[in-house]
Amino acid sequence: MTLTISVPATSANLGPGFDSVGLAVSRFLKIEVLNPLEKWVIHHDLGSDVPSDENNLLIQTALQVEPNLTPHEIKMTSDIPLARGLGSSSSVIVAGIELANQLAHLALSDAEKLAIASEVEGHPDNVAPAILGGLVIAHSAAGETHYVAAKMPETGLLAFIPDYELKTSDSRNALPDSFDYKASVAASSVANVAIAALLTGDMTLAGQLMSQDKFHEPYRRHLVPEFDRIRTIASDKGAYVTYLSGAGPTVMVLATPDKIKLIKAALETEKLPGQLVELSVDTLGVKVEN
Ligand SMILES: Nc1ncnc2c1ncn2[C@@H]1O[C@H](COP(=O)(O)OP(=O)(O)OP(=O)(O)O)[C@@H](O)[C@H]1O
Ligand SMILES: N[C@@H](CCO)C(=O)O
Repeated sequence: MTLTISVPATSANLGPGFDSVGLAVSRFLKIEVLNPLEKWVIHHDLGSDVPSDENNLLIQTALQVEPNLTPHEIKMTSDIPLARGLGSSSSVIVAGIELANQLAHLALSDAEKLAIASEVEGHPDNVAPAILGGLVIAHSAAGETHYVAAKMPETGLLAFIPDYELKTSDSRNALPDSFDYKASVAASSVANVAIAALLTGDMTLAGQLMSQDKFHEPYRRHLVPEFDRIRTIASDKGAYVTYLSGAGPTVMVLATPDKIKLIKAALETEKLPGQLVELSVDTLGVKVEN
């Protein structure tokens, strides 16, 4: 049987959990490892900007883990849109680590995969749920990584995925270089209660605090002109929260499944430039079939 690796999309930050909190969701990158070849060849339909040889981030990452891998022909498919705030780069980084793990029989633990992935991506919030599934709170600094993998409380998810891209690097350029001491204490107290509420299953309280992010949304919302309108409509219909997914531009709404239907119907009448997609939580993370 063909070696197949699948990795979920991820929605990072969840409001104030900037760079440390993420949720795995139901879109997937899949790679099928075909024949050994002289050189790496990646067959994909993700556009001419995505390399089809060893320069692809998949192979770059795999070779960083194990430089002596035998090149293969690989088929890559993905319904995770690129540069939209749904963890496309993390999905391919996690797939690359798993590719090296499988081809070189490294038997990496989840913690080892997370340490490598955080190093490559620069922060653990997308790569952690991509590896582990579900909701993950993670910290990574100076080569040390700590995480808590948790069950996301019951909620429906509605993503507005704009037609336009927003590269993480550009969205990070909108953030301030420094943050006042008192402001950081206030911002982290919001984050602390939001995470505690998520971990105790209180979506109503979690939503209230997730809506009060002070770390990134105030600096980025102007990059996503649809954000305020979506938040107003979703809030009027009783959503728990509307937040900027990862670095944006995807806007995520969390609400009970019946309210998600109402919110989706209301947003459809707005004719916003993008897709409205109902998602669910992925609880498995990276999967390997052999
Ligand atoms: N399947 C893939 N193969 C190779 N490179 C990819 C693939 N998917 C994404 N990338 C690379 O990652 C870039 C997008 O990464 P970026 O961090 O800007 O956005 P994102 O990961 O989709 O969003 P976010 O990090 O906010 O959730 C693409 O422009 C491309 O260079
Ligand atoms: N935490 C990251 C996620 C995107 O990589 C950010 O918001 O920039």
